[in-house]
Amino acid sequence: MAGVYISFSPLIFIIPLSLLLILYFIVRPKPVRVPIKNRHVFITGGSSGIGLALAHLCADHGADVTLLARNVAKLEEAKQSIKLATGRDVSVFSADVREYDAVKRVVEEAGPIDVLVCNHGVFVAQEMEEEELDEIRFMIDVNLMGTFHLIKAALPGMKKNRAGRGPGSIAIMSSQAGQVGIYGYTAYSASKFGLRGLAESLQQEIIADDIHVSLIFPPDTETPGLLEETKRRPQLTSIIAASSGAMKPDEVAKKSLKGIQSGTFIVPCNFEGFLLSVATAGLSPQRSYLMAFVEVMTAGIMRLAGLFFQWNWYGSIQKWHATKRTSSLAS
Ligand SMILES: NC(=O)C1=CN([C@@H]2O[C@H](COP(=O)(O)OP(=O)(O)OC[C@H]3O[C@@H](n4cnc5c(N)ncnc54)[C@H](OP(=O)(O)O)[C@@H]3O)[C@@H](O)[C@H]2O)C=CC1
Ligand SMILES: CCCCCCCCCCCCCCCC(=O)[C@@H](N)CO
Repeated sequence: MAGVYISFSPLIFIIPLSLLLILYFIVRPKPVRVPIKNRHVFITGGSSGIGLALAHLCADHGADVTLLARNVAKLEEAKQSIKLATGRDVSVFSADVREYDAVKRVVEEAGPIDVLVCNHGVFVAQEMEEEELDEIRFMIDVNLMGTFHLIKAALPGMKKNRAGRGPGSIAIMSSQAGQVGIYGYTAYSASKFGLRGLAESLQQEIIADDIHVSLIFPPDTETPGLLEETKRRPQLTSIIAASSGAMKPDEVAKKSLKGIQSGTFIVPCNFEGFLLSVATAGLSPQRSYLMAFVEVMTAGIMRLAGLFFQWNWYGSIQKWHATKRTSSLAS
């Protein structure tokens, strides 16, 4: 028996090491660094929450920041708070991402973009049966179509702007609800899952232009938007979302910027998000051979962990319906 162990033991090292070596050569796209200092960073939804935190951070890193949102007063407030905190002037533009012509005008006026952050987003959590079609359409229009409008308007300028200026980036704010469907998020999840299809395809189309796509997946984040959402979101949505805790906008902004700078395609924001990203890696591009190694080595166990999460969530749903039934019997 001892002989068997001795003759097989080198395999324990040889197999993973050769896997690492293979992955080192095959991961695509190749690693990249996207600079931020002195570059034009254009952030939609930059007047509130995660976008505002990211705008502060980018200005702090010496970027020329432009913000786009609808409400002029909130934009002005954001401009002043960034000037006060960093001493830098930011340009602000009011437009609705649902209106392509308006978006195009702003993008032309703002000048060529190096880093485009599509962060604007709206979210109302509601069971599909209770939700009006108009509200469903609203989320798809703003979150998904709005992002198409923005990229379509900005891409020609971004491509032209590359020569001699180094790599560019298109970052898209998804959500952990864009990696796994969650009770109450049929419309929102559909819009965010849609962004993943957009991003995976787009990366193949623009890699030759030296533009790199990052998809960011935050958990619940303490923003004005979340405060509004929680006023009416179903209890089960909150229970299931709580599996991933909550973050501060500043923390999400830091993770986002790191992801953008390293050209990372899938950008998780917390530990649960890291697990979720490995469990839902699918066929997404991976630049890091170490992350690719983790994905390959842990695929089976991550599926198991995911099944445990589903077991727990379906347990909560069952319990919730049971208590609803007993309380309606009692009344
Ligand atoms: N907070 C959270 O729990 C999480 C948020 N996210 C995502 O992060 C992003 C930002 O969220 P958060 O910071 O919470 O949101 P907030 O509601 O705090 O801010 C949203 C921003 O988007 C702008 N915006 C909304 N609709 C439009 C529109 N039609 N045209 C142009 N701008 C628009 C808003 O400005 P104005 O209203 O003036 O237009 C505001 O600047 C969203 O994409 C969201 O889905 C992802 C995971 C968790
Ligand atoms: C191996 C598997 C690990 C799994 C961990 C899973 C945890 C998933 C929790 C999903 C939370 C979704 C929050 C959406 C927040 C959001 O977008 C809204 N607040 C609207 O802004």
